[in-house]
Amino acid sequence: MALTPSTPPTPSDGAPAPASVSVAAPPPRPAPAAPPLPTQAEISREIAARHTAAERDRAAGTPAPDHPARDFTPYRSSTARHPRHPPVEIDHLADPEAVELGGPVFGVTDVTDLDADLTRQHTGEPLGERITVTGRVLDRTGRPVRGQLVEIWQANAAGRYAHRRDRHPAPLDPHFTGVGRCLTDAAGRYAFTTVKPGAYPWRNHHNAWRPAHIHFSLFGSAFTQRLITQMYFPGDPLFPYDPILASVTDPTARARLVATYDHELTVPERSLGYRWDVVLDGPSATWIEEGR
Ligand SMILES: O=C(O)c1ccc(O)c(O)c1
Repeated sequence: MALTPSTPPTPSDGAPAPASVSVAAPPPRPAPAAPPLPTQAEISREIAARHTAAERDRAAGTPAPDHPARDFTPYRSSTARHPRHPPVEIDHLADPEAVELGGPVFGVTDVTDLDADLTRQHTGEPLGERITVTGRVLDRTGRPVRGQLVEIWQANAAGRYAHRRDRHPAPLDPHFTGVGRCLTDAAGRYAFTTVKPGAYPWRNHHNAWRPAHIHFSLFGSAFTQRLITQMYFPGDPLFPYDPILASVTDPTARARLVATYDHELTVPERSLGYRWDVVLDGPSATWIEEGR
């Protein structure tokens, strides 16, 4: 009969042998409960307080500097996502490679007409309300900004982005990517054909929904000049609830982010027309969220 050792055998060098008994893994620890999301009422109270303070500063002639505050707490992630150090000055002469930051990185021949028609980028047509969005890119004196690369991205008509990180359980549209670009013409005009994006939920707070919007990027003439903003649709009932739009604390500047429905732009039997100008600078500037 084989002898069963009461202790595990030791290797010849005398070191203890690794335990041969398998030890049951401890039960997985439950994930810590996520803190409850703030309620809409809490977020709306914070927004109202920020708007009241901004109104007071405007009345006192000391308005906050241009563009949304980086720490607009009702837009919760805004507080964690911006640089905390002042920008680093780059001396172009001392660093020859830095000069590349000032050079254009695309050529006009890269952009084709198809890029501006988001309804024709696949074999079939996307679902949704077809729209034309057009307007001008202007400088602070109202002069057109020509040859400007304008890029857009947006959710589909059901409120879903064709992006792997979008988890909203609304249908993807196999005929819609939601990305477009064009160059402004001699009058500073851009134009896109697309479908009206749907509203979608995001987890900023309980029952948070973004109003329908299209993201815009204006490239400038160099990578370091890029400006990013969002265009909204008139009459959206979600405006009062949205902390991203509310981060623009001046109501007139907020209104400038909303396109105008224009029946002259509406194409019979085809698409509804919206007009939206982008002003790069000055007192009527379109507020931007990035690029400062
Ligand atoms: O910053 C964000 O988290 C965020 C979420 C949803 C949006 O529609 C958006 O434009 C930004």
